[in-house]
Amino acid sequence: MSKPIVWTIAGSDCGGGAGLQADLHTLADLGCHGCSVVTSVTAQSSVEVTAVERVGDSVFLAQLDTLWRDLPPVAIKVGLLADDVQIRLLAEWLSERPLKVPVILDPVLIASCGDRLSGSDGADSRFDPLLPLVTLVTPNGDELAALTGRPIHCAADVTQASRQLLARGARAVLAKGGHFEPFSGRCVDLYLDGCGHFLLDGPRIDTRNTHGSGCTLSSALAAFLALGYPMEDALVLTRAYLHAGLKQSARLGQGPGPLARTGWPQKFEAFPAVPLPGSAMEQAFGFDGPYGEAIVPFVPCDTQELGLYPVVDSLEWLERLLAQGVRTLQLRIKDLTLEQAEPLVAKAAAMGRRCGARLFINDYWQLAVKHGAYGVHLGQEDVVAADLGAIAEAGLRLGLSTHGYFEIMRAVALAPSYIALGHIFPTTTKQMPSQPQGLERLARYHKLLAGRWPTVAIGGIDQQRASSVAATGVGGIAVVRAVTQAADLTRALEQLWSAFESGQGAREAAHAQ
Ligand SMILES: Cc1ncc(COP(=O)(O)OP(=O)(O)O)c(N)n1
Ligand SMILES: Cc1ncsc1CCOP(=O)(O)O
Ligand SMILES: [Mg+2]
Repeated sequence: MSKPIVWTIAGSDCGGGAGLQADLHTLADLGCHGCSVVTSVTAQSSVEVTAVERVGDSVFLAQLDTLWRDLPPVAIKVGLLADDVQIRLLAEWLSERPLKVPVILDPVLIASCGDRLSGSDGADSRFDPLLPLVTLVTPNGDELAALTGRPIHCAADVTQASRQLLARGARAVLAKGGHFEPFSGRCVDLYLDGCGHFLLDGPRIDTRNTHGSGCTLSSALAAFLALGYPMEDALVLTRAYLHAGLKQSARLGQGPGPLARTGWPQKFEAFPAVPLPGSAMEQAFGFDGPYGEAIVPFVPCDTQELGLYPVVDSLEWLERLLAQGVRTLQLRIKDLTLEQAEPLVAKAAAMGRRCGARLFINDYWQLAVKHGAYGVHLGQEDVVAADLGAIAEAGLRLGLSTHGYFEIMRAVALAPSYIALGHIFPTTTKQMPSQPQGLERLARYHKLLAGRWPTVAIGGIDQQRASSVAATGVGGIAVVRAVTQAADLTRALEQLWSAFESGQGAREAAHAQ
């Protein structure tokens, strides 16, 4: 398969630690083809910058036009722009093209001519022409202060300044926490757009070798977007990539060394936490939310491997499946009132107990608690409305739906009993707002969580696909139609069980890591 093309529009760092050299290293490391539009040439090493010279306007535009004709990008990263003329030229060039690709702007504030383009309020307005044209702007604390003319003293200042950039036309802001430490030992980034916000929190890595970290961040983000990840997942992956690169960075010259290029992020420890709305960190940034600090971990499932997991909508189906020996199942009924659902949930819970089965109730968590089901399954929207404390205190297990890296890390913050990963293949059972994840991503998600949380794959899994799903190592396979539309239920279950067994080796390998 051909590699996605990503452009970096940036300055050259002959030392190779920052600028377009850092970008090209990053893009290659993450499986993209990098094209570079040089804005300026800098003479620099790890200890000094001795010269900066902008390229002429015609060669700047010629690079853009030439690439556009033959190598159109899937994503663009913009780094050092030499001056306001270059910023204006790029803004015009972008606005004249039918570009429908993400553009990440790292607002580097060194200008070759040394000028500062401040408005009367002290805000540096040089990037204003670009703000509405880019998908995301990624200032660090110093840049945020300079761009807005507001000193940043605390987390709430970060939120206010980011809002100011939105009001000035930015579509989204990632306020990076690398240069600013309101929480001791932590590095917390704020993402904010017109629809909402989230924080990404991780330990601060104790190293001097941070040369080019902003360049690496923005180019890694462009790469993950080019590879088809939605913004929130791409940001989580980018943080994990930065963490690993900083951890393994090494000095090369006399000054701060560059980040290491460590390939696809895999280690759970590298991934950022997503603080829950209402946590102390969220409050410090000025946001309220439904969760307090004390999330009680949910009772674990009695196994890491939930195995074959049919999801059905009637007591008749539960009865048939229990009679066939199925021991993990879910009652998923829709559109009934609590009163209408109650007798069904009560009977289902009793049937599950009688057979020693893991019977999960979808959505109707109050009834599951009241009637002592084995567990509850909730989606991303359901979880906000549910009383998680009541479910945990009642000793019920909690399964959570996720649809990518961001939701996985948010689910982790809730310490559930298992994490469902979906939808893997296209499904007609439910209208899904997200794209099918596919087997490669499923394998990555499972590897990330293996040994920490039981995993369940769901969506479009049938007898033919079950073996390849099992080969990812995932510990549970949830199915609707593969069971409810089977011509011969006994045979369908045998095929699904045997496919699950075939994944034993992969599961052992994932757990051993
Ligand atoms: C095992 C399992 N995984 C995912 C889902 C989907 O749950 P949710 O996102 O809450 O959507 P609905 O099922 O309520 O439509 C599930 N039910 N089970
Ligand atoms: C409820 C649900 N959540 C994600 S996919 C899905 C439906 C899975 O059904 P099927 O196994 O028939 O594709
Ligand atoms: Mg639900």
